[in-house]
Amino acid sequence: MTINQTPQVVTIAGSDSGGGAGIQADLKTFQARDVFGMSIVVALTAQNTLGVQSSLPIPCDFVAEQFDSLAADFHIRACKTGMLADKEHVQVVVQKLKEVDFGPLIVDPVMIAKGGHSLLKREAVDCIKKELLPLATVLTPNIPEAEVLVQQDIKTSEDMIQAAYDLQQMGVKNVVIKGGHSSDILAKDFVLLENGETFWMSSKRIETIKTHGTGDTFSSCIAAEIAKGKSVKEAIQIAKSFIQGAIEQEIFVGHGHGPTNHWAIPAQDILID
Ligand SMILES: Nc1ncnc2c1ncn2[C@@H]1O[C@H](COP(=O)(O)OP(=O)(O)OP(=O)(O)O)[C@@H](O)[C@H]1O
Ligand SMILES: Cc1ncc(COP(=O)(O)O)c(N)n1
Repeated sequence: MTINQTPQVVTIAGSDSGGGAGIQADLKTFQARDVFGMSIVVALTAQNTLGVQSSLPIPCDFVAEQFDSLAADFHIRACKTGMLADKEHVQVVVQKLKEVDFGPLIVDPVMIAKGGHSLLKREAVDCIKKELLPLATVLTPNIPEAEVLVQQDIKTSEDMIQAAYDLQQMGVKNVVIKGGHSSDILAKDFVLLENGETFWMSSKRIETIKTHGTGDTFSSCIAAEIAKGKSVKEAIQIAKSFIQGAIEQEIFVGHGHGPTNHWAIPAQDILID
């Protein structure tokens, strides 16, 4: 019996021992957005706000077992991927996503942590492009990730727009190019929807170094909202408001790139036009 079940969402990603990014940021976001969150752990990291000290991929068979456990019991309405470590892990995730029905997939193509540590081996990029992107309902690269995927420099707003079209050509339905890494005075993200509609989401760029896990938080909020029945467009707009509030209402944790505040905005308080 699946009717009237509480919205359930799963993140397929890496664990951040420091609690600000990865699986931990995703689960906190799911909680804040009133959905039941689950996790398929692809890799562990020993990490804090100062950086990633080391990482350890989970054996691929065990990643597959986690998919099987969840598929056997839960009615998952949306899922997201984050850190996928290497080609073998991308392949097992692709294979299992094709076997199970976890609803719309949000792909956050995590490659390098803010501190510079690689979270995806370079040889996995081709596999992500050819095998994972065609399964994605929404793709949310930041500018450096979009540059790697489209193999072009992204310096201007026009470059962001072009990259979104190039990524849609790779089989993704909806694309958000996040502008957190740009030098624009606004935090400006470009959105290209499946139906061809485009728009910019702009917000004040907050002067802070506490942006650890912003991308994870943004993409997991999109997954949560889609699981609750929001359209892709609404889900993306809510995620933008959510991450803005989470950065703005700062918390004081750690000595480096601190995490965002996942409980900044109560679930019912986000209104979009
Ligand atoms: N300083 C800031 N002020 C306001 N919004 C920001 C700021 N930095 C990032 N954002 C917003 O946060 C969201 C995530 O963007 P960002 O480019 O930081 O993702 P990311 O690099 O993938 O994050 P991470 O790798 O830390 O998970 C976007 O909506 C972006 O506009
Ligand atoms: C397990 C994991 N997943 C994702 C990120 C990206 O977050 P950031 O770019 O803020 O370091 C991370 N640092 N760790």
